[in-house]
Amino acid sequence: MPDVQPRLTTQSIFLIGPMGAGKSTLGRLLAADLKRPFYDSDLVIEERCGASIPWIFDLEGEAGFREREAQMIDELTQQEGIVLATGGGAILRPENRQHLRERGVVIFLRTTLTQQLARTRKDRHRPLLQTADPKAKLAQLREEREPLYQATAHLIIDTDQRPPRQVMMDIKQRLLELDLTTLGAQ
Ligand SMILES: Nc1ncnc2c1ncn2[C@@H]1O[C@H](COP(=O)(O)OP(=O)(O)OP(=O)(O)O)[C@@H](O)[C@H]1O
Ligand SMILES: O=C(O)C1=C[C@@H](O)[C@@H](O)[C@H](O)C1
Ligand SMILES: [Mg+2]
Repeated sequence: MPDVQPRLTTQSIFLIGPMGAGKSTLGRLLAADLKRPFYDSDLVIEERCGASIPWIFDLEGEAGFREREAQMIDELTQQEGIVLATGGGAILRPENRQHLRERGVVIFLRTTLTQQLARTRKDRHRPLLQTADPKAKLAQLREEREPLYQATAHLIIDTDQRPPRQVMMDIKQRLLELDLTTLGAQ
Protein backbone atom coordinates (compact mmCIF):
# COMPACT_ATOMS: atom_id res chain seq x y z
CA MET A 1 0.00 0.00 0.00
CA PRO A 2 1.40 3.45 -0.84
CA ASP A 3 2.32 5.72 2.04
CA VAL A 4 -0.68 7.99 2.40
CA GLN A 5 0.80 9.96 5.28
CA PRO A 6 1.74 13.22 3.52
CA ARG A 7 -1.84 13.78 2.40
CA LEU A 8 -3.59 12.87 5.62
CA THR A 9 -5.65 15.40 7.50
CA THR A 10 -3.67 17.74 9.71
CA GLN A 11 -6.58 17.91 12.14
CA SER A 12 -6.40 16.18 15.49
CA ILE A 13 -7.66 12.60 15.56
CA PHE A 14 -9.89 11.58 18.44
CA LEU A 15 -10.63 7.90 19.10
CA ILE A 16 -13.89 6.96 20.81
CA GLY A 17 -15.54 3.62 21.54
CA PRO A 18 -16.29 1.16 24.32
CA MET A 19 -13.89 -0.53 26.72
CA GLY A 20 -11.71 -2.97 24.83
CA ALA A 21 -12.30 -1.38 21.44
CA GLY A 22 -8.57 -0.65 21.24
CA LYS A 23 -8.52 3.14 21.55
CA SER A 24 -5.36 3.22 23.67
CA THR A 25 -3.60 0.52 21.63
CA LEU A 26 -4.53 1.99 18.24
CA GLY A 27 -3.98 5.58 19.35
CA ARG A 28 -0.41 4.88 20.38
CA LEU A 29 0.32 3.02 17.13
CA LEU A 30 -1.27 5.67 14.93
CA ALA A 31 0.47 8.55 16.69
CA ALA A 32 3.86 6.84 16.32
CA ASP A 33 3.18 6.16 12.65
CA LEU A 34 2.03 9.72 11.93
CA LYS A 35 4.73 11.18 14.19
CA ARG A 36 2.19 13.10 16.20
CA PRO A 37 1.89 13.67 19.95
CA PHE A 38 -0.24 11.01 21.64
CA TYR A 39 -2.49 11.48 24.64
CA ASP A 40 -4.68 8.98 26.46
CA SER A 41 -7.21 10.90 28.55
CA ASP A 42 -7.38 8.09 31.14
CA LEU A 43 -3.61 8.19 31.61
CA VAL A 44 -3.44 11.99 31.74
CA ILE A 45 -6.15 12.02 34.43
CA GLU A 46 -4.16 9.47 36.45
CA GLU A 47 -0.92 11.45 36.04
CA ARG A 48 -2.54 14.73 37.05
CA CYS A 49 -4.27 13.21 40.09
CA GLY A 50 -1.40 11.00 41.12
CA ALA A 51 -4.05 8.31 41.58
CA SER A 52 -5.26 5.34 39.55
CA ILE A 53 -8.74 5.32 37.99
CA PRO A 54 -10.00 2.66 40.45
CA TRP A 55 -8.77 4.84 43.29
CA ILE A 56 -10.49 7.95 41.86
CA PHE A 57 -13.75 5.97 41.54
CA ASP A 58 -13.38 4.80 45.16
CA LEU A 59 -12.70 8.26 46.56
CA GLU A 60 -14.88 10.48 44.37
CA GLY A 61 -17.33 8.08 42.77
CA GLU A 62 -18.04 7.92 39.06
CA ALA A 63 -19.36 11.50 39.20
CA GLY A 64 -15.97 12.78 40.39
CA PHE A 65 -14.19 10.89 37.64
CA ARG A 66 -16.58 12.26 34.98
CA GLU A 67 -15.89 15.79 36.16
CA ARG A 68 -12.13 15.28 35.78
CA GLU A 69 -12.68 13.58 32.44
CA ALA A 70 -14.73 16.51 31.11
CA GLN A 71 -11.99 18.98 32.09
CA MET A 72 -9.40 16.81 30.39
CA ILE A 73 -11.41 16.40 27.18
CA ASP A 74 -11.89 20.16 26.99
CA GLU A 75 -8.18 20.80 27.55
CA LEU A 76 -6.79 18.09 25.28
CA THR A 77 -9.15 18.69 22.35
CA GLN A 78 -7.86 22.27 22.13
CA GLN A 79 -4.47 20.95 21.02
CA GLU A 80 -3.88 20.77 17.30
CA GLY A 81 -2.43 17.86 15.37
CA ILE A 82 -2.59 15.28 18.13
CA VAL A 83 -3.93 11.74 18.43
CA LEU A 84 -6.18 11.32 21.49
CA ALA A 85 -7.50 8.06 22.91
CA THR A 86 -10.51 8.85 25.08
CA GLY A 87 -12.07 6.79 27.86
CA GLY A 88 -15.06 4.59 27.03
CA GLY A 89 -17.49 6.98 28.74
CA ALA A 90 -16.09 10.22 27.33
CA ILE A 91 -19.11 10.59 25.06
CA LEU A 92 -21.59 10.64 27.96
CA ARG A 93 -21.58 14.42 28.46
CA PRO A 94 -23.00 16.62 25.69
CA GLU A 95 -20.18 19.17 26.05
CA ASN A 96 -17.58 16.44 25.56
CA ARG A 97 -19.34 15.25 22.42
CA GLN A 98 -19.45 18.78 21.09
CA HIS A 99 -15.76 19.46 21.80
CA LEU A 100 -14.71 16.22 20.16
CA ARG A 101 -16.83 16.68 17.06
CA GLU A 102 -15.99 20.32 16.51
CA ARG A 103 -12.26 20.19 17.20
CA GLY A 104 -11.02 17.23 15.17
CA VAL A 105 -11.83 14.06 13.28
CA VAL A 106 -13.66 11.60 15.52
CA ILE A 107 -13.24 7.89 14.88
CA PHE A 108 -15.54 5.35 16.53
CA LEU A 109 -13.68 2.07 16.99
CA ARG A 110 -16.49 -0.45 16.94
CA THR A 111 -16.28 -3.98 18.27
CA THR A 112 -18.58 -6.88 19.14
CA LEU A 113 -19.55 -7.75 22.69
CA THR A 114 -17.72 -11.07 22.36
CA GLN A 115 -14.46 -9.35 21.43
CA GLN A 116 -14.91 -6.74 24.14
CA LEU A 117 -15.30 -9.49 26.70
CA ALA A 118 -12.25 -11.37 25.43
CA ARG A 119 -10.12 -8.22 25.46
CA THR A 120 -11.15 -7.12 28.96
CA ARG A 121 -11.47 -10.57 30.54
CA LYS A 122 -8.52 -10.34 32.92
CA ASP A 123 -8.97 -6.65 33.60
CA ARG A 124 -8.70 -5.30 37.14
CA HIS A 125 -8.29 -1.66 36.17
CA ARG A 126 -11.74 -0.77 34.85
CA PRO A 127 -13.98 -0.11 37.86
CA LEU A 128 -17.22 -0.56 35.92
CA LEU A 129 -16.24 -4.14 35.05
CA GLN A 130 -15.45 -5.28 38.58
CA THR A 131 -18.88 -6.86 38.96
CA ALA A 132 -20.14 -10.43 39.22
CA ASP A 133 -21.36 -10.26 35.63
CA PRO A 134 -19.09 -8.11 33.44
CA LYS A 135 -20.80 -9.39 30.30
CA ALA A 136 -24.17 -8.01 31.42
CA LYS A 137 -22.52 -4.71 32.35
CA LEU A 138 -20.80 -4.40 28.97
CA ALA A 139 -24.09 -5.21 27.22
CA GLN A 140 -25.96 -2.58 29.22
CA LEU A 141 -23.30 0.06 28.51
CA ARG A 142 -23.40 -0.79 24.80
CA GLU A 143 -27.13 -0.25 24.67
CA GLU A 144 -26.90 3.09 26.45
CA ARG A 145 -23.84 4.40 24.61
CA GLU A 146 -23.95 3.07 21.05
CA PRO A 147 -26.19 5.94 19.80
CA LEU A 148 -23.83 8.46 21.42
CA TYR A 149 -20.75 6.97 19.75
CA GLN A 150 -22.58 7.01 16.42
CA ALA A 151 -23.75 10.60 16.81
CA THR A 152 -20.26 11.84 17.74
CA ALA A 153 -18.26 10.00 15.08
CA HIS A 154 -17.16 11.24 11.67
CA LEU A 155 -15.86 7.75 10.83
CA ILE A 156 -16.70 4.26 12.09
CA ILE A 157 -14.08 1.50 11.91
CA ASP A 158 -14.72 -2.14 12.83
CA THR A 159 -11.86 -3.65 14.79
CA ASP A 160 -12.92 -7.29 15.10
CA GLN A 161 -10.80 -10.13 13.73
CA ARG A 162 -8.14 -7.68 12.68
CA PRO A 163 -4.81 -7.12 14.41
CA PRO A 164 -4.05 -3.56 15.56
CA ARG A 165 -1.64 -2.82 12.69
CA GLN A 166 -4.24 -3.69 10.12
CA VAL A 167 -6.85 -1.56 11.88
CA MET A 168 -4.33 1.28 11.82
CA MET A 169 -3.88 0.95 8.05
CA ASP A 170 -7.68 1.02 7.67
CA ILE A 171 -7.84 4.20 9.72
CA LYS A 172 -5.22 5.86 7.51
CA GLN A 173 -7.03 4.81 4.37
CA ARG A 174 -10.37 6.10 5.65
CA LEU A 175 -8.78 9.39 6.71
CA LEU A 176 -7.36 9.80 3.23
CA GLU A 177 -10.79 9.16 1.70
CA LEU A 178 -12.32 11.68 4.09
CA ASP A 179 -9.72 14.26 3.07
CA LEU A 180 -10.47 13.69 -0.61
CA THR A 181 -14.22 13.99 -0.01
CA THR A 182 -13.74 17.21 1.92
CA LEU A 183 -11.44 18.64 -0.75
CA GLY A 184 -13.93 17.63 -3.44
CA ALA A 185 -16.71 19.44 -1.63
CA GLN A 186 -14.83 22.76 -1.59
N1 LIG B 1 -7.52 -5.02 17.01
C1 LIG B 1 -7.19 -5.72 18.12
N2 LIG B 1 -7.00 -7.03 18.04
C2 LIG B 1 -6.69 -7.77 19.12
N3 LIG B 1 -6.52 -7.26 20.38
C3 LIG B 1 -6.68 -5.95 20.52
C4 LIG B 1 -7.03 -5.11 19.41
N4 LIG B 1 -7.15 -3.83 19.88
C5 LIG B 1 -6.89 -3.89 21.21
N5 LIG B 1 -6.59 -5.16 21.60
C6 LIG B 1 -6.27 -5.61 22.98
O1 LIG B 1 -7.44 -5.37 23.76
C7 LIG B 1 -7.09 -4.93 25.06
C8 LIG B 1 -7.83 -3.62 25.34
O2 LIG B 1 -7.37 -2.61 24.43
P1 LIG B 1 -7.28 -1.06 24.83
O3 LIG B 1 -6.78 -0.93 26.23
O4 LIG B 1 -6.52 -0.39 23.75
O5 LIG B 1 -8.82 -0.67 24.82
P2 LIG B 1 -9.48 0.74 25.09
O6 LIG B 1 -10.44 0.96 23.98
O7 LIG B 1 -8.43 1.78 25.28
O8 LIG B 1 -10.31 0.52 26.44
P3 LIG B 1 -10.71 1.60 27.61
O9 LIG B 1 -11.94 2.33 27.15
O10 LIG B 1 -11.04 0.78 28.80
O11 LIG B 1 -9.55 2.51 27.83
C9 LIG B 1 -5.56 -4.79 25.08
O12 LIG B 1 -5.02 -5.93 25.71
C10 LIG B 1 -5.17 -4.77 23.62
O13 LIG B 1 -3.90 -5.34 23.40
O1 LIG C 1 -16.40 2.98 29.76
C1 LIG C 1 -16.15 3.67 30.78
O2 LIG C 1 -17.02 4.31 31.38
C2 LIG C 1 -14.74 3.75 31.24
C3 LIG C 1 -13.74 3.36 30.39
C4 LIG C 1 -12.31 3.53 30.71
O3 LIG C 1 -11.62 3.99 29.56
C5 LIG C 1 -12.10 4.52 31.86
O4 LIG C 1 -12.32 5.84 31.43
C6 LIG C 1 -13.00 4.19 33.01
O5 LIG C 1 -12.70 2.91 33.49
C7 LIG C 1 -14.49 4.28 32.60
MG1 LIG D 1 -7.94 3.07 26.85
